[in-house]
Parts: sequence; C-alpha cells; structure tokens
Amino acid sequence: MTNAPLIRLGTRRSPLAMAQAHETRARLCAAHGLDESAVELVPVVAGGDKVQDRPLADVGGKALWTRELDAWLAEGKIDAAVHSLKDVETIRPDFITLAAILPRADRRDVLLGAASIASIPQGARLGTSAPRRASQMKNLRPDIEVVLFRGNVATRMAKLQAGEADVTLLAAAGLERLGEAGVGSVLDVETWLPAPSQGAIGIECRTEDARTRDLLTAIDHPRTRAEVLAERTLLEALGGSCQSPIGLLALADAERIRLNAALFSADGAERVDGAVEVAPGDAGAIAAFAADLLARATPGIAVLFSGAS
Ligand SMILES: NCc1[nH]cc(CCC(=O)O)c1CC(=O)O
Repeated sequence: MTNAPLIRLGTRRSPLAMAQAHETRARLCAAHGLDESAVELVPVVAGGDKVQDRPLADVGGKALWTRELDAWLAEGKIDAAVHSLKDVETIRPDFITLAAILPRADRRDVLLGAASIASIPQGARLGTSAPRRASQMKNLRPDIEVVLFRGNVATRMAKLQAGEADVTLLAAAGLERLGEAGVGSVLDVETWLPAPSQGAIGIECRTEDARTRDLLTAIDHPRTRAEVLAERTLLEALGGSCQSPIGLLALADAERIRLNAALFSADGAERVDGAVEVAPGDAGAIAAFAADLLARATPGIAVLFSGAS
C-alpha cells in the first residue's frame, strides 16, 4: 500500500515553474525530515501559458498566472501553490495566505546579446514583453527599438538565437534555476532596477488550513519576506501591477528596509526616481513614499499609476 502524500503542491508546468516546485519540495523535505514521496507535485495549466502571441497587458483579465491554481486550492485538489511572486497580484483573495517565501535568488536582470547597455549597437532591437524592461531601456537608450518577445525562458533565448531581436533581458534567478547561470551580462542594480518581487518564490495555501501553514512556515525566510512585502506594499500603494513600468529594490537589514524606486512613462522618455528608509512593517511610511513619487509624476507616468484605491 502506498502512503498518501503529506502535502500536494500545485505548480505551473513551464520548466521554470517545475524547477521552483522541485526547490520547494527539497526545502520542505529537508526542514521536516520527509521522504520525497511525502510531497506530491501537481502540474496545472495556467491561463497565461495559453497565450503566446500578444503582450500580456493586452490579453485582459487579471490573475493570468494564478486563476487556475487559486481554483485548485479552493476546491481542495492541492494543499499549496508555488509561484514566482513577481507574477502574483498584490491583492489576493482572503481565503489564500502567503505562508512561505523562500530565500531570494539573484534579483538582477541579465542582458543577452551585448556585454553592457552602453555597448548595444545603435538602433538595435530589444526583444521583451515586459513594460518595465521596455521603458527602462528606452529611458537609457532612446535609439533602441522594442519588439514583442513572449514565451518561456527557453523560447525567448531561441528567438534571440534566431535573430528575432539583437538583445533580450531575462531574470538571473530564472536562468539560474534552469541551469543557465553564467550566460549574458548581469546588470548591476545601481544602473538597472529589477521588478518588484523578482527572484522570490512564494508558496500559498488556504488560510484555514493550519496544518499546511505550519509545514510551510518552517521554510519561510524572514529577510526575503521583509523585502518582498515592502516592494509589494509600495507597488500596491502606487496602484501598479506586474505590467507597470516600475523598477523597485528593497534591501533589508535587521532594523531598516531601504527602498529604491523608478517609475517610467510607457515610451521611457519620462522617469521619476525616489529612495526611502522605513522600519519593517511600516506601511504608513511606504504609503507616504508612494504619495511623494506620485506627486512628482509627470503626465506620461501619472496616467499609468492610479494610486491606492
Ligand atoms: N515574467 C516571467 C517570469 N516570472 C519570473 C521569472 C524569473 C524568476 C523570478 O524572477 O523569480 C520570469 C522570467 C523572466 O522574467 O526572465
């Protein structure tokens, strides 16, 4: 007779999502002294995976990456769901709790196809579908043309190889998790801001499911949680989403969290920068920082950020 698994972990099916699910399983097994068979991986097809030919911002409807996993959680088909937190909306249903955030991987972006932003040839084509990457590049290099690049990490690398663009940008964390660490040029956070939550894996469960929550609490990483929650609180206070042209970086030590932010207009011509230091959990200070950024926003930026509603 086989034993029922202790916990069923829902995940998307992409190679990156599966790698993140395997990392989660390994951490759960190590924390609780479990055999691999105690943690069952349950792959689910997410809505965003079905659309490959349009920018996600145009597909409409929110929760492109979370809807299916949320439904499976609600129906009890899985006990927990593993996500790239970068792709998860800041406002989540009450029945769901973000029970664990794993230690953050490299949060920086990697440039493929050129050694640095300065050395990209004049008028080159950047393949990306991320408004943050497109607008930040146009801000630094107005001569560069942006072409639509969708699909998973391997697809985008293949499109670059095939010459559909001259350069592309990918998350170092994703490349690392896929065994591709070392390709391209890592962009320093002083010159290039990553996305809110980039490099962080979050595991959600049903709020009422105390047993699963306890299992997950053991693999939570408090410093990553402090940084990621600060970034997500700021994103929410700005009325932004994972499709907003915003670069964000929180760095936490034991007492303080330093936040750097840059907001862009869609064409990259406008930019507002800000930095602040807050105490962990001080949502009021983050809201004040958001209000300051919005007060300084030029028209092309203001139109993209609605502020907290
Ligand atoms: N938008 C897709 C996505 N979501 C999370 C990652 C990478 C892993 C991470 O940031 O945690 C990626 C790929 C990329 O942006 O290159």
